[in-house]
Amino acid sequence: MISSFIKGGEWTFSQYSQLSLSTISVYAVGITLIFFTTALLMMFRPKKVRVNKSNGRVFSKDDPEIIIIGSGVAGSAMATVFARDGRKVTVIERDLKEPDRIVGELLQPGGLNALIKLGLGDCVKEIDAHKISGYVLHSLDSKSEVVIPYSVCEESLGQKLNADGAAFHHGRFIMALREQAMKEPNVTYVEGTATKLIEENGIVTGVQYKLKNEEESKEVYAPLTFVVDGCFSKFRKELVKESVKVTSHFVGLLMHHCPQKKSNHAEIVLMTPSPVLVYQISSDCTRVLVDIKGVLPKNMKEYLLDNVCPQLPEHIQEPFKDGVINGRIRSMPNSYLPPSPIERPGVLVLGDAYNMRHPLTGGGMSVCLNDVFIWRDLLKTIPDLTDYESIIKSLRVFHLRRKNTHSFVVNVLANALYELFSADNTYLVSMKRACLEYFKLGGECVAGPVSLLSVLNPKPHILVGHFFAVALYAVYYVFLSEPFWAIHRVLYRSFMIFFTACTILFPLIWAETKTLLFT
Ligand SMILES: Cc1cc2nc3c(=O)[nH]c(=O)nc-3n(C[C@H](O)[C@H](O)[C@H](O)COP(=O)(O)OP(=O)(O)OC[C@H]3O[C@@H](n4cnc5c(N)ncnc54)[C@H](O)[C@@H]3O)c2cc1C
Repeated sequence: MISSFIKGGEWTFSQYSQLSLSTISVYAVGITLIFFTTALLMMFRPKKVRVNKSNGRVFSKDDPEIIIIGSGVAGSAMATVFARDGRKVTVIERDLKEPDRIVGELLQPGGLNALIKLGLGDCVKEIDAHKISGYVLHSLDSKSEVVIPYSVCEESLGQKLNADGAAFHHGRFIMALREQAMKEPNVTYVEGTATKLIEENGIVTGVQYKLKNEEESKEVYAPLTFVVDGCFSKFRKELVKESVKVTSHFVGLLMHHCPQKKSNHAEIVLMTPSPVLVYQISSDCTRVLVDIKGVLPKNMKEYLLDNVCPQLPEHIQEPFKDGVINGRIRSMPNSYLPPSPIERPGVLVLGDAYNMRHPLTGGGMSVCLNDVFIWRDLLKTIPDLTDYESIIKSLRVFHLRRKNTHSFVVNVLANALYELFSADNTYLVSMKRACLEYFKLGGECVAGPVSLLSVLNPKPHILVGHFFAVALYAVYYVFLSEPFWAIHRVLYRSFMIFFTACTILFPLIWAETKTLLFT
């Protein structure tokens, strides 16, 4: 195994010449410039948004206090908890039928804990959800696998955290969340499509919408509107500065009666060119998500049967073939949208409309639910929601709190791990192999990374530490792979591995932290 690792990382003169001195200098100058610009921006930060309360509209007693656009994961959870806190809420959802999608089916333990803290734990109880206790990571290169069980770290033991996650049919979960919201007497549901944010004197005061199957536009007014209309958000463009980048696609299908390598464990198959995810979502259904970079193949069935199936572990191959031939194949874009500051009085954006990461680590719903938890806490201290200054102040607290408690780690981990697992250059391939070997070391080398993946202990410094530890481990293998006299090659390859690690991690860290500098 080690020899194959060494062969894979073989060094050639042409690679040596790939790095010109100018490239290094450009990066060095770039990093220095970023530091100086950041310092300058901190010194000359723009004046904060000032809102004169008297500018705003006078709301009537019949108006809701909060309008929520979209009743998916975030919107439905939000409607229930705000209503339970005594707010009058109107939810506008374009389709109240059970959604049938290939997204949001694995809830990490950190997301499940947030759901329980929001008082919505029952939503996963009667939907034939499947308990998830960890992952099995399959490597095709070394024909080996590593079991990565979830565990609650010592630091979190006192908090009585639940250490398991749950997988389910997305539609059933959404319907359970909506049912909870509809039970609340001060929640009004409107089945219709939000078409426009109504703005008066620079403040968003309401929403224009069309009822389902009707052409006439209607209006509803409230001091605060939450835009949570998901990954294809209509309103994002006018509210969020960052733009969405599609990294790849997940092609999804269902397998029936598929055996598991280890019961209650999701599986990640590290295949070429990019990974495949497999997890059971009910007593007889297992979801498989195949990552495809670039343009989707024209004949998808043929691609899945000829290119993907032979690379899958044996126990999955037959159910996979059956799923491809007899089932429905669907695809979804895997998007990246870093968080950005939004300071528009009267409106807040949350969920996928605000922030997205690669779904490889199944972290999206955990981010949504933890964000809802923070906003619930913050809004409790603002009785009058026309107090826009207080809401904008809370928004800054929100950015900081979410970064420290979950979003930084979920976002950076998902994208960094995806880069690693879909490695397409020598140095990344070395890191990918080292990553698997690192997990095989066990102990903290598994417990640390899994505490991030599960969102049970999502501390930024743990993420950065383990990422560079993997890079260091890759360097260790470089030392093993080269003869003593080839020290120049060892140094070059080691440098390139660290350099590649930095080019992955630093832009992601910057994308997460700049929100704090500009708010
Ligand atoms: C392929 C894929 C797989 C994923 N797998 C996982 C996973 O396993 N685990 C995980 O945690 N996350 C996963 N995610 C991410 C997760 O699905 C999202 O983070 C989560 O669903 C976001 O919730 P949301 O409430 O923001 O949006 P959504 O749940 O998408 O809800 C948006 C709602 O808004 C409604 N809406 C949209 N426009 C309007 C309008 N104009 N008017 C009224 N209503 C409107 C929609 O009908 C919908 O009900 C995955 C994502 C992808 C792409």
